[in-house]
Amino acid sequence: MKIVEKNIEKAKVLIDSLPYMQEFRHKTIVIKYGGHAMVDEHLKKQFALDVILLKQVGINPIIVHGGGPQINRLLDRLGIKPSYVQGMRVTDGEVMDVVEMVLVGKVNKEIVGLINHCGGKAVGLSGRDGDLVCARKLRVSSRPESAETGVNPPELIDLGRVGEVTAVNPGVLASLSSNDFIPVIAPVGVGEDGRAFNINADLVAGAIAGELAAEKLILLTDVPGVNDRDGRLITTLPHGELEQLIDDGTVAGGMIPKVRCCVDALSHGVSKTYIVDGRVEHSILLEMFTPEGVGTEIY
Ligand SMILES: Nc1ncnc2c1ncn2[C@@H]1O[C@H](COP(=O)(O)OP(=O)(O)O)[C@@H](O)[C@H]1O
Ligand SMILES: CC(=O)N[C@@H](CCC(=O)OP(=O)(O)O)C(=O)O
Repeated sequence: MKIVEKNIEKAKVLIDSLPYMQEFRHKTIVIKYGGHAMVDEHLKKQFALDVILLKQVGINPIIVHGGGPQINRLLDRLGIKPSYVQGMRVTDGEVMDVVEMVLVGKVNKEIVGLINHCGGKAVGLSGRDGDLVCARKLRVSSRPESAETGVNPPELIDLGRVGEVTAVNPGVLASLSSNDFIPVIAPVGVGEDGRAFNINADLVAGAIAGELAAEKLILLTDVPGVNDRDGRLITTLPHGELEQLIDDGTVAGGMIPKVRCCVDALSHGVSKTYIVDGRVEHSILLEMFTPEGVGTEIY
């Protein structure tokens, strides 16, 4: 293909994106960047460029990141074995210190550094900054072994410093966004006593998206989306079917907080929620600027 023809193709791609750029101009898009999606340097850079492009065309991206595997790597070096209940890390005081060090001190700064290095303007913060994410202790109960016989009724499980969001104070986000900064948020919340809570990053992203009544919530992870029992991708999933999929074990582990936070965000006025494969190059742009989109939409 001649160079002019190639360039005409490129111009067509831009024009195809125009209706989406117009539709989403000035709208808020909350993107959750999961620890498992931070695969290699190339993909991380493509993520940063996607976010910068959104900002450049007048869309307001807000990043909430995870870092579960990164926390586990440091725990491993310290000889501490991670443990999870229903997709949540059991977090005693010592683990809480590690969680905050890794999420706020390392992963957050790496993402901010990368976006800025690629030409964007990112500012990193945790949920403790400006009381952005207020939290209380999360109470989790075991599932009943048998609803029919009533044996082994649910018991409360103590997850330590694991929190759930009680309030989002978005003031700090508004001042950053209005000054053209891209906020990058680590999922550590603040309790009433001023101490830190470890909160699943999906839940923080969902709560922030809900508070801002965002246009979209996009959760980037390491699978193509939500799979059915046979491992096939479900492209659209009504929220009413989710609890059944959790009960029969189709949706398990880290996928549970993801689907729950989508439902929560929808009920708080978010227009659309998606679970998308962050290992696919430019998955954010594919979701935002193509008619087919990618991943699973929960509606
Ligand atoms: N029905 C399902 N479809 C897809 N993934 C699922 C499903 N049920 C459980 N999972 C698991 O959920 C994981 C994603 O959650 P998680 O590991 O917490 O990712 P992240 O770090 O991106 O938040 C997948 O890697 C997969 O192993
Ligand atoms: C309570 C809880 O589980 N918190 C998570 C917070 C980080 C996170 O959610 O990271 P990913 O999105 O990469 O899984 C954790 O400690 O791993």
